[in-house]
Parts: sequence; C-alpha cells; structure tokens
Amino acid sequence: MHTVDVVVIGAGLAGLTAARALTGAGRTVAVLEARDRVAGRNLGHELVNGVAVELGGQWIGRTQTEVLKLVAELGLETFPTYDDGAAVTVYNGRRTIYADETFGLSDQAALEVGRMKFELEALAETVSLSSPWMSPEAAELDRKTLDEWLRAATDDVEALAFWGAVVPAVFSAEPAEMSLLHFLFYVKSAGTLDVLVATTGGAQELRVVGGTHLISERLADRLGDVITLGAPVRGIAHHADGVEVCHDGGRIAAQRVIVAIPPTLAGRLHYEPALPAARDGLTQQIPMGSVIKVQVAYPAPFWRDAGLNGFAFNLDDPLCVTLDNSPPDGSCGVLVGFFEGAHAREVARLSPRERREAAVATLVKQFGPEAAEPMDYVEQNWMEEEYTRGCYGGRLGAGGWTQYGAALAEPVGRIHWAGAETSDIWNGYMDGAVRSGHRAAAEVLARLER
Ligand SMILES: Cc1cc2nc3c(=O)[nH]c(=O)nc-3n(C[C@H](O)[C@H](O)[C@H](O)COP(=O)(O)OP(=O)(O)OC[C@H]3O[C@@H](n4cnc5c(N)ncnc54)[C@H](O)[C@@H]3O)c2cc1C
Repeated sequence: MHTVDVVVIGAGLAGLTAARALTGAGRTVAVLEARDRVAGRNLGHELVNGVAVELGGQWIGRTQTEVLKLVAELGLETFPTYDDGAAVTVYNGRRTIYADETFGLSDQAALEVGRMKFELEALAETVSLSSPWMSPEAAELDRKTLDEWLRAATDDVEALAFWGAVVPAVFSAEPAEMSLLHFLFYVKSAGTLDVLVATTGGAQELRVVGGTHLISERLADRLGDVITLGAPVRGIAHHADGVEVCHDGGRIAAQRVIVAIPPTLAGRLHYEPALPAARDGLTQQIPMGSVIKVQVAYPAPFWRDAGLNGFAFNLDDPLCVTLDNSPPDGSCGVLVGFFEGAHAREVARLSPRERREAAVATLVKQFGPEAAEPMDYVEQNWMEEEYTRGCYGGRLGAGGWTQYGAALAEPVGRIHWAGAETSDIWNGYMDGAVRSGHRAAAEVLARLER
C-alpha cells in the first residue's frame, strides 16, 4: 500500500494550502480530489467572447489578508469591482436609484434597518470567535433563529423585506434557517455587516484577473504529482498507529489525514471505527446554502452610461442581487446575479429556459430594455454538484453551535478538519479556507513523528 506522512482529502483552497505547508516542511503528502479538476467551489468559465467569469467564489475584500497574500505570492493580480455611480433597489414594483447609505429604502425603513444593524453589531461584539458556544449569552443567542429576532425587532414590512434579501445574499440561506448566534458569529468573523455587504471597502471589492480558480491551479502546479484527480474518498480507517484512506483508485496509509471538504460531505464518508457522536452530530447540523449563480453578458456595460454601478437589490423577484462583473477594460458588459436560499430552490424547479427568462426580465426591470438581449448567459447550480451540494457554505441552525460547535475543528484522533466552514476569521470565504489550511497543517506538523 502507498504510504505518506499525511493524506489531504479535497483539492480546494483549504486542502491545497494545507498540502503546500506540509510539503514545504519536508513532509510527504497525497492529495485526493474527487473531481477531475482542482479549486472546488471556485470555478472558471469563458464567455462566448473569451472573457473570463467566475461561476463560484469570486470576490476578495481588502481585509481578507491571507488569500490576498497567497494571490500575490502566486503572481496573480487583482482589479477593483466596478463601483462608480448609483445602485438600484426594486421593492413593491418601485425602482429606486440611490447613491447613499439608505439602500434605496423609504426613510422609515432605512431608519429601522440602521437601528437593527446597530443592535446586531453590538450583539455580535459579545460573541467569541474561537468558541462561539462559550460566548456569555450563547444559550440565549443560539436558542432563537435570526428570523425570530428580526420579527421581534420590527414590524416594518419593508425593513423585513430588506433583511429577507440581504441575509440570503450573504448566506444563500433564509433567516429562519440559521440561529441568531450563527449570524452574529459570521458577522464578527468578517468584521461588520457593512464589510460583508459592501463592494468598495467590503467583501466584494476585488477580483482576480483570469478568475479565482487560478489560485488553486497555481498551487496545484507547485504541488505537482502529489495530487490525484478523479479519486473520491469513500472512507477512513483510523487507529492508534495511523490512518488508511480508501478512495476509488485504492488505499493510502498515512500518519494523519486532513479532511478538507465541507462538513456535511465529511459526514457522508465511512469511518472505521465510527466517529464520536459529537462529531457525527455536528455533520448532521451543518447544511450547505442554496444558490444558482448567473452571468449575463452584453456588448457593452450600458448601465454605466445611465450612471449606474450595476449593483441592485431586488426585494420582489427571485434574482435578488446583481453586480457589475465586466472585465477590467470594460470591453463588454457582464452582470452577475444570484438566486439564493428559498428563491434558488424555487427556480431550480423551472426549466433552464424559464430560469433564463426570469433572470433577464429582472435585469430589464433594474437596468432598462437594453438588458433584454444578452449575447451570452451562463448559470451554475451549486446544489446539484455532487462534491459540494450547495454553497456558499455550511451554516448552523438553532441550537447547533451550543450543542455541537465544539466538534467543528477539534481533531478526532489522527483525523483533522479543514475548510472554509472551520475558520474563525472570514468563515465561509476563500480567506477562511486558506486560514483553515494553515491551521490544520500546523496542527498536524506539531504531532507528526519523524
Ligand atoms: C457561487 C459561489 C459564490 C461564492 N462567492 C465567494 C466570494 O465572492 N468570495 C469568497 O471569498 N468566497 C466565495 N464563495 C465561497 C468560497 O468559494 C469557498 O468558501 C471556498 O472556495 C471553500 O474552499 P474549501 O477548500 O474550504 O472547500 P471546497 O472548495 O469545497 O473544496 C473541497 C474539495 O473537496 C472535494 N471533495 C468533496 N468530497 C470529496 C471526497 N469525498 N473525496 C475527495 N474530494 C472531495 C471537492 O471536489 C472540492 O474540490 C462562493 C462560493 C460559491 C459556490
């Protein structure tokens, strides 16, 4: 049987970062990847005119310092997301153009949203990032869903509609599908709500020239033949002296294994002996979000001529969020849009043609009749992906953090856990994935025998 120091399962950013740190420390590593490509939730695509767009993760914010460091080390470049001009909000059939902090809401709703943001951020400050379940008010915050908190905090219908769009935009899940504690943890993990939502100065500020999948591809080039593609792992046997990892192409023995796949997928592997109840329970509590991402291309970014920056919040239609995703030279216009949470599950039942029509009709409402005739349209349904099963990431519902959270990153004997969901900083993002890879590699290096 092939033997290495460490097996890494998954060639996404977390697994590749861990593998690079381990090989850099002189350790032998085997990376097993189920797909026939690396990069996991980051997927590149070329439009009909050859312009690169991202079908998975795409933006990097200026405070996402670990992924930015990696991008620079790998010789990749970033460019700013187009953000000049006014944004659009559609609510109750009304289209509002705004260039201030109001999100295009009525004065009353904007005030309500501002007050609620302030209260949520004050609550988020009380949460422990390293151990959310140990936060002073953890039991109380984890008992209720975010939806319960929002509905108790306001009866302003427009403010609630705003939260009903902004929460899926960040989580690809509904306010009723996560505990208040999870929401607060996530906000603090990123910094603030404004940082999560903003383009300039926020999580949507920068893009990678050529696409974010290039980060993983360049890492993979440096790792070379330690990566086996098309090798889905099915099970892990673990005992006092080592581990044996079983994949479709055979078995590999190692001192330790890093499982760098989403927790819900980690729960579908076969473990011999079975995992402790706390860890298995955790994997049953952390479903992935629901998202269908679309890229719609036009000969030119025509909305810019009308003074619009391409950002739209649509509180009426399933395509809730839109941004300008044109190439840096503006040689064509691209709008990226998201069907998220309940909307994603709803439109997944439509035919591709009906979904495209729904998306384009929304863009017409937001940006005018020129949006009616795109030259290209592409969509990616992440719920259908066997080796992801939803995006952007996993979340915990009511009671999840306090009952199971301690098992999220805690090794089980010789099994270690990585992935964006396990990071305390920028949880759920590429930056969090990179941080988790470093953390898991350090954990393993501290325990490996020579
Ligand atoms: C539509 C979308 C938009 C997003 N937008 C952003 C964004 O703008 N900014 C941002 O920072 N993040 C964004 N994200 C999230 C970001 O992509 C992820 O947080 C990050 O890529 C996760 O990396 P990872 O290595 O933890 O997991 P993954 O990328 O999921 O990697 C896990 C790897 O494991 C493999 N695998 C799964 N099961 C097995 C198995 N049994 N055996 C072997 N291999 C297996 C998978 O194929 C995959 O390659 C987005 C994600 C999506 C889908």
